[in-house]
Amino acid sequence: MVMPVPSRYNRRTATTDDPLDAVLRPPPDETPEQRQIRLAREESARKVSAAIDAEIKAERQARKKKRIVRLLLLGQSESGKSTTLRQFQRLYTPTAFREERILWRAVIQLNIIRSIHTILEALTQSQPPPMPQHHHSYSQPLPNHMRNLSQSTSRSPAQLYSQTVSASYGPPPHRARQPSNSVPPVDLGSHESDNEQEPASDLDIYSDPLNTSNPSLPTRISRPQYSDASCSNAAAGPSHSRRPSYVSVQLDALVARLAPLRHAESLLIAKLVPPNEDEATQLPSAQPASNFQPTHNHSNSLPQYQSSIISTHTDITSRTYNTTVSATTKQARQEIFVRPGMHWKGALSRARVSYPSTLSYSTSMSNSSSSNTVSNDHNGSATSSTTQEMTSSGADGARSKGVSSVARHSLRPRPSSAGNTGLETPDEVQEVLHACRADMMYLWADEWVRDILRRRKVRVEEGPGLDIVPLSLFVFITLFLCAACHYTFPCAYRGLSIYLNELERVTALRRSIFPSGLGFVDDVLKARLKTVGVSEYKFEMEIPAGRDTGTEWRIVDVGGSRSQRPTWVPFFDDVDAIIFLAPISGFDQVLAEDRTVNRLEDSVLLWKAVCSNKLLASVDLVLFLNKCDILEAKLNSGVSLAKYVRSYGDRANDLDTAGKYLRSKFSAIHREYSPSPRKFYAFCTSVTDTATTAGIIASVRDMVIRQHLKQSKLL
Ligand SMILES: Nc1nc2c(ncn2[C@@H]2O[C@H](COP(=O)(O)OP(=O)(O)OP(=O)(O)O)[C@@H](O)[C@H]2O)c(=O)[nH]1
Ligand SMILES: [Mg+2]
Repeated sequence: MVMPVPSRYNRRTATTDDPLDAVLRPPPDETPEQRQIRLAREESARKVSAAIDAEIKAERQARKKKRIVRLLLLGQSESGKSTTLRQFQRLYTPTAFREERILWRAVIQLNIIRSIHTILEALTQSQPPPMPQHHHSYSQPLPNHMRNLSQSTSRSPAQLYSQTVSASYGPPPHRARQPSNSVPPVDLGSHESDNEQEPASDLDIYSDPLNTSNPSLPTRISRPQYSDASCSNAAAGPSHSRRPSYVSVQLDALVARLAPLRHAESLLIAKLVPPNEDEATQLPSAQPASNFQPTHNHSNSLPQYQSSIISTHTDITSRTYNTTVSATTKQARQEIFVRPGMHWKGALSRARVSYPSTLSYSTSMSNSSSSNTVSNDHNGSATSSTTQEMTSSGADGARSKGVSSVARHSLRPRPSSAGNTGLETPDEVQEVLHACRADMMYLWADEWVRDILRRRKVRVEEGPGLDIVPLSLFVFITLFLCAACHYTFPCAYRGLSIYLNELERVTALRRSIFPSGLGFVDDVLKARLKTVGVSEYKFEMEIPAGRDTGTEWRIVDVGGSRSQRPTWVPFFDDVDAIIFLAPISGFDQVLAEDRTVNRLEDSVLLWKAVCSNKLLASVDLVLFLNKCDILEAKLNSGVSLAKYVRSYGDRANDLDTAGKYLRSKFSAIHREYSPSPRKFYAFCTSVTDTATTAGIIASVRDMVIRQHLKQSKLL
């Protein structure tokens, strides 16, 4: 007879209610054979556990030796996280940045095509847009802001942009109370402010000031009457009053002529999106509006979605790095998005051209900007050990793998890329863009089109990745019209030749579309590719940077839309600093994924969640109050911040005052919500601006590395 083997578990039965014990406890009637098997299993589990411990320890030691600095980019969608990452790449790994140019060209082409489609969709929607309070004359061949430009030769790009935005927003609005479908206002709370003048309680909510409710809505988009004769004058001077616009007359023909853009779009999607990528049809849709209503109280209770950021727990070992580039095709206005990883890299490598090493080398001899790259590649020198590692394993595995990946990359010759050599050939998409350029130009310049966009509240200027289009395009358009129609804008664009050059490059048929230089950098920074998933970018600085030498940087870029936010939590572990981006220009905008939520309000709530998160209690926070250039343009064009942020009161409606005010608010939230005191830095940024961002990023880098060294007790 087999006697049950007593075990410690049996002994503990009576004394403990520990649920873990209950799970681990052997059955009371365990046989010696079963016991043996169990013990063997436990032994093997112990070994695995010890191996994991050893691996973690080894990694910690390696990390100490290697000095790995981790930076996490957080913020809502379109806040500028990926753009900030690109700025880091541009500044510290220029070779890798240059290598990706050919891929970015496709993204930029896609951005342009989608902006045109956005406009066409607005024009051809079945529902009529509300009539504006101010009817613009359809006879104007050029938008007002373009005519205004002709009066000045010395305006900054920001001013010009302001005019573009201004044209989009119309005149400083006549205020009306808010309808249910308008932009919700922002509640910045009554946090103790830096500013002593700040009222303690400021919870008032304003209605949507942009809504100009007009009782007499038309049932159709009314196209003006026209005759063929009048069309030919569409691009003539402003003296022709009440004449139909070129596009309103030609819309059907124009749409037909622009049809090849659809084909070009599908070519680009095929290039960027891997085959069998079904995610295209699975992009998390916007949550129903009822899921989240912004709260306006000031308790510590956070809205539901926000709480999920803090409470969602994912085992650190189960972090996943997504590995595909995806496109949305179901909804015309959905965004193309990127899942960083193999396919993104794959698309890059598909775009690469193989050249014999001698050719690469000779190219390097004649091109000083790429000589370092090529010689580094061929020598396998570690000085350029830059790579974008988007791993597809668990986090710890990814970390340990990452170190070796970097080492591997530093030894492996990097293939010459077309983007680097300037030898890329014109592509089919470029030919389509080139063929359609005049029609695209007419479309964008047309006042009737502007009017409909305004009425439909389609703000193309603010659309993702689109601000490269309007400015460049309208400059080009104007010059085109100057030449074609003898409509003179004498010197208005002298100072903007860079934009003209960019547009020529973007739509021209040339062998090298992105020559090295400022234009390429600006284009890439302004391109828009939504992030879905999480990517970790690992690099060592190509450019020696004092204390940084030998430090491996890991910057984690996350998708910022609400459905993506639960994926952030696993990355809160082991991070040196967080850059939180709050796009403060969004005070009069709503989230794409939930049109009941004001973007600024969402940023404030997210910021509270990040500040109060216990996992991040000891992590230094860097706040980028971003998109200040757009904020400035909006304020200058007459959009009132106080109309959306009641607590702003009667302060001056300018960038300086608004920036200081918002900064003090965010800073007060940080103080109030942080579990314990910590370092906090705030900057007003426009991360697409290379000049100002370079200085800010250098400060952040110094600050992060100093803090890292302090924590590692090396300073
Ligand atoms: N004018 C201007 N545009 C900006 C600024 N920062 C970012 N953008 C643009 O805004 C768009 C969105 O920026 P991204 O960096 O893709 O935003 P993101 O936070 O990564 O967004 P997700 O990937 O959706 O989370 C891009 O087209 C950028 O060029 C800024 O400071 N000024
Ligand atoms: Mg992104």
